[in-house]
Formats: sequence, structure tokens, C-alpha cells
Amino acid sequence: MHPMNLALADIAAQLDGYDPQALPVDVAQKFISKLLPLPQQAERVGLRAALGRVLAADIISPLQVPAADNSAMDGYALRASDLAVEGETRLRLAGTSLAGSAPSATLAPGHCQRIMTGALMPPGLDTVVPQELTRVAGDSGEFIVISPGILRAGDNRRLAGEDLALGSVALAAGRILKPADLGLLASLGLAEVPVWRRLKVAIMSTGDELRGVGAPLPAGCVYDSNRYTMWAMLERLGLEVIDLGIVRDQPAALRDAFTRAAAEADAVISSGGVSVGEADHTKQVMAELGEVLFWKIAMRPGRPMAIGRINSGEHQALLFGLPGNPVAVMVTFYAFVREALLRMSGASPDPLPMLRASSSKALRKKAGRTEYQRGIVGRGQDGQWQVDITGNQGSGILSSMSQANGLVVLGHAQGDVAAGDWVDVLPFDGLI
Ligand SMILES: Nc1nc2c(c(=O)[nH]1)N[C@H]1C(S)=C(S)[C@@H](COP(=O)(O)OP(=O)(O)OC[C@H]3O[C@@H](n4cnc5c(N)ncnc54)[C@H](O)[C@@H]3O)O[C@H]1N2
Ligand code: MOO
Repeated sequence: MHPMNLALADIAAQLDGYDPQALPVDVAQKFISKLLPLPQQAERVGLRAALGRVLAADIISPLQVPAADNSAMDGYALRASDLAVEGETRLRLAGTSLAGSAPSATLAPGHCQRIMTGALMPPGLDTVVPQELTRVAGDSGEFIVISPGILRAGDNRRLAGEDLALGSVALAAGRILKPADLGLLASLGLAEVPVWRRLKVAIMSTGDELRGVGAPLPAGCVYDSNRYTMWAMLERLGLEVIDLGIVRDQPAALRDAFTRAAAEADAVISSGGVSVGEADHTKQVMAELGEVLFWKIAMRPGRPMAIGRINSGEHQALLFGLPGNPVAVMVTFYAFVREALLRMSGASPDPLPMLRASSSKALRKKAGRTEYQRGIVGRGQDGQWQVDITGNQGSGILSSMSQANGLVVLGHAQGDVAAGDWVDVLPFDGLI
């Protein structure tokens, strides 16, 4: 059965260590990985529009690259068998091979040809001597002299197909196309590629205390920052964002927003209302519109989270109900949502790179939960990676997240960290 059709209770029953009241991060990640629908619709786009998109099919090389043997240097093409075993080699110069020019005629033994980088190797010649390693001789410069021992057969020659062989998989389906990939596709002469449709993700902030930027801020209210961080994190992933705005904590308003999200989007991310607060109708409306679980994850920040599916007629969207605290939104996004959305987009993402860095300070850490602490990682005086925690780690303190350039990830079983201990750091570069 397609995992999308498995009931949430069936997924839970398959997982060791599933406890919705104290769910280890890795079990939550495994659960989510079993919920994800696969992409259905592909489209063809031009090369430039393909940057950051997910390849929908393997690209089989229609050519060999390079198409023929050619020179890697400006110099002289020769036969290695003409090189003298001892003493200088003296070869007679015959013609020139320029990049883009047609193959030249076969040269007689003892001859060489002037050749430029990228020019076709003349037939039978197998080696190139760079011009700076030669001396010109003869009354009208008709000889090239090469010192002994500076060349081996095949030097400075690029072989046909050494970059890409004809019929090989040049790029595999699931790849998120990056600059080098666009160049590689162009080197194959391809003007268009098949990519999966961009995933549509609806976002909303829930809470009566929230006000939009630019509006006055009455006592007891806060500006809605979460929609901006959520939008930015999704933009960085190249996804299509549907911004449903701030949604009041009223059943009708919540019902409208979630129903619209389920109708229009592949996934919906909300912030707030998933803890145990009094005024919250969010959980009740989520449960009413679909199949939703409310987890307490053994992590900090980011303890409460809702996960499931919500429906609107035939349409269904995956729901990530993230906690309202601004840093919890970001940490849960990177711990659970990012990879899920990439997989739903058809991508096979590599795991995020982790550094090992020594902690410049002692850190308090409770075993039995995963903690993500904000830090600044850099080279210490000894040249090794070192990380400094950026002040107040409260889950509402966005400034310490903004100052950070990485997250220190302290695993589930880990206890206190002493100054100088090595810890895992997830660098933000390229991520946030
Ligand atoms: N008795 C308990 N109280 C709380 C628990 C708990 O387990 N028991 N969990 C705490 C944790 S941990 C978190 S995280 C929060 C999550 O609560 P909610 O998801 O219900 O979020 P809210 O109560 O709506 O908001 C929490 C906090 O974040 C501010 N917020 C919310 N949305 C935004 C936004 N879009 N932009 C900026 N700031 C936002 C909100 O004003 C609150 O200050 O619950 C703890 N409590
Ligand atoms: O989930 Mo909460 O982030 O620890 O404040």
C-alpha cells in the first residue's frame, strides 16, 4: 500500500520507541518519512529555469564529452614513440591544430604539430608538450627541441568520453540542480530538462496576539515574525509559498484557512496553538479536518508539534503544526520539515553536513532529549573548529538565532558538556 494511504496509527504501530508523549527525534523523523506522498507531475523547463529544481528523470548522456581526443595545453602534439630515450628530442614542425578546426592529416614519424588547448589531436599523435617546455630551432624555426625526461606518453591529452561516456547516467533523477549541473547539461547540448512540479506549501501564523508588520502594536500583542522566517526557509528550498496570513484563534477562521490550504497546497505549515493553552482552537480544528496526531517531542526547543493530513474534498495536504515560539519554529523546520518537503518534491537530499567543534564553554544538557543550541562556529587559535553559544537560549529569543551561524546538536543520550568537549555543529551556510 502507498504510504500516503497508511493510517497514522498503522505507521505508529510499525515504529519501535513510538511514544507520542515523549517522542525521540529520530523516531519522529522516521514516522514522517513514512507519511510522504511522492510527486506526480513533471514538466519540462529551460536550463536557467531549472536551477534549484528537482530532476524528474535520469539524464542519459546523448554524446560523449569530450567528443574526441583533444589537447589540454597550448604547445605541440607529438608521438611519444618519437621521444628520444636519452638526450634531447628534435621534431620537425608541420602545421597547426586550432580549437574548432577540422582534424588534420596524419603526420609522418619525427614530426609534431602546433596545437592549442581544446584542439583535436592529429591522428596518431598521443602526447602534448606545453610550449614553455620547448625550444624552437632551425634557420626558420622549423624544429622543436624537447629536453629529456619531461614527458610521458599521453601527457596533456584529454580523452574522448573521459568526462561523460555516451549512454551513461549524467545526472540521476532526484537531483536538486545546482550551477555545475546546468553547465553539465549544457555540455550535453540539452536546452530543456524534465523536473518535478514545484511543491506548493501554505503557511499561516495562528494566535490572537499577533499583528502584522506595519500595523500598530496594542499592549499584550506581538508582531508576527514566524511567517517571515517560514517564508524565507521555504524560499531557500525553492518551493512555492502560499501565504495565508495571520489567522485569528476562532474556529471559523481556522477552518477556512486550513481548508483553503488543503485545497491549494501539497503541505501546510502553521505556527502556534499546538501546546496546551486555554484559548487555542487550533488543535480542535486540525483534528476535525483530518487525521492529526499531537506529539510531545523529546527535544528542545520545539516540544509540541502536530503532524498529519488535512482534507478539503478530494484534496489532501500534509500538515506540520509547528510550535509558536519563534526559535522552535525554525528548529522544528530543520529537524523535520525541510527533508520531508524535499522528498515530497521528488528530491533525494544528502544528509546535512555536520562539523565537529570543541565547545568553548561548558553546556548544561539533560540526557533523554535532543537539544539544539545556537552557536557561532569558527576556527580557534589552534586552527580547529570551535563553537561559542550565542547567549540566551530561550525558545522565544530570536536574536540569539540571528547571531548564530550554526546549531550545536546535542544527541538524545548526551549529558552535560565540559568546556573543550567536541560537539556536533550543523552549519547554517547554504541552509538558512
Ligand atoms: N503548560 C505548558 N505550557 C507550555 C508547554 C507545555 O508543554 N506545557 N510547552 C511550551 C513550549 S515548549 C512551547 S514551544 C510553546 C508552544 O505553544 P504553542 O504552539 O501553543 O504556541 P503559542 O502559545 O501560540 O505561542 C507560543 C509563544 O510564541 C509566540 N508566537 C506565536 N506565534 C508567533 C508568531 N507568528 N510570531 C511571533 N511570535 C509568536 C507567542 O506569542 C507565545 O509567546 O508552549 C509552551 N507552553
Ligand atoms: O517547544 Mo518550546 O520551543 O521548547 O519553547
